Amino acid sequence: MSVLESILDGVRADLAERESAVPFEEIKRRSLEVAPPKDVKSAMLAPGVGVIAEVKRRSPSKGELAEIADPAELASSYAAAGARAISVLTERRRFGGSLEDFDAVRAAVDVPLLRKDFIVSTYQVHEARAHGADIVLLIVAALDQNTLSALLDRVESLGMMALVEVHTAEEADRALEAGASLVGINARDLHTLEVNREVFGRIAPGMPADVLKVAESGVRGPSDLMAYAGAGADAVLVGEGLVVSGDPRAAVTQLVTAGSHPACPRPSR
Ligand SMILES: O=C(O)c1ccccc1NCC(=O)[C@H](O)[C@H](O)COP(=O)(O)O
Repeated sequence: MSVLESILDGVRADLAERESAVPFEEIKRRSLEVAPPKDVKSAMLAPGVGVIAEVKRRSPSKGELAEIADPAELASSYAAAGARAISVLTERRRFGGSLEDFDAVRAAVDVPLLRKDFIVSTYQVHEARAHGADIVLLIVAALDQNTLSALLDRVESLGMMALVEVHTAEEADRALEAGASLVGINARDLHTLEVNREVFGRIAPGMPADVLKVAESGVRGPSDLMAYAGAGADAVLVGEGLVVSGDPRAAVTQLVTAGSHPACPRPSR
């Protein structure tokens, strides 16, 4: 069984428990009653290369990354340093995340929030919105084409944006066919868990200029951001490099400064 399949098995088991505790109609009702989502597109179109900073406790590739006693405090430091959006991992078994972490971050910051999880059902999309998410991750490798299209439509019908994650050119085609306008190209191979930053540069140039492109994984400092920018990234999504840095606020500041520096390649839109 691949890492992805094993993660998805756990996600489905946890989801079944939540669905029996809070039925679909109730989560749907809650998702329609919260404050409307933030304007993610405008945030993403701000000048320079943006930073999406991630609250990441643990990972299948590295195990325990950092003791995050207060996710709200971490997220506040990301926002104060100029992060364009914040990603909160809510998957529990392999990443140590939770919707409680998400709620704490939502209460603390005003920037757009990404629910980073392994979304396989409409229930999770409504759940994300009910907790105040503005962006939802949809991983192409985890979804058949009909489900991908249906989930993307549902995300957009709730006023959110989907970050549609791809690892190959074929998956990028599927993302575009489904109508994605915000695509994450993830450098971490879901089978080997190895990071190869060159994957972004192989896939991004083949995508339309008006599709926003996020380089996911493997950013350890400003030079990685600059390299992704040179290959066409509108934003980078960074987790590990921030939480292990010892000074996440300074680490985000360095990336934001690099992304807005005149020497940083501009997104070509
Ligand atoms: O991080 C992992 O080990 C991982 C393993 C399997 C599936 C997904 C995984 N990570 C999710 C992510 O996409 C990253 O958290 C995100 O891109 C940030 O990456 P990094 O800056 O390298 O922590």
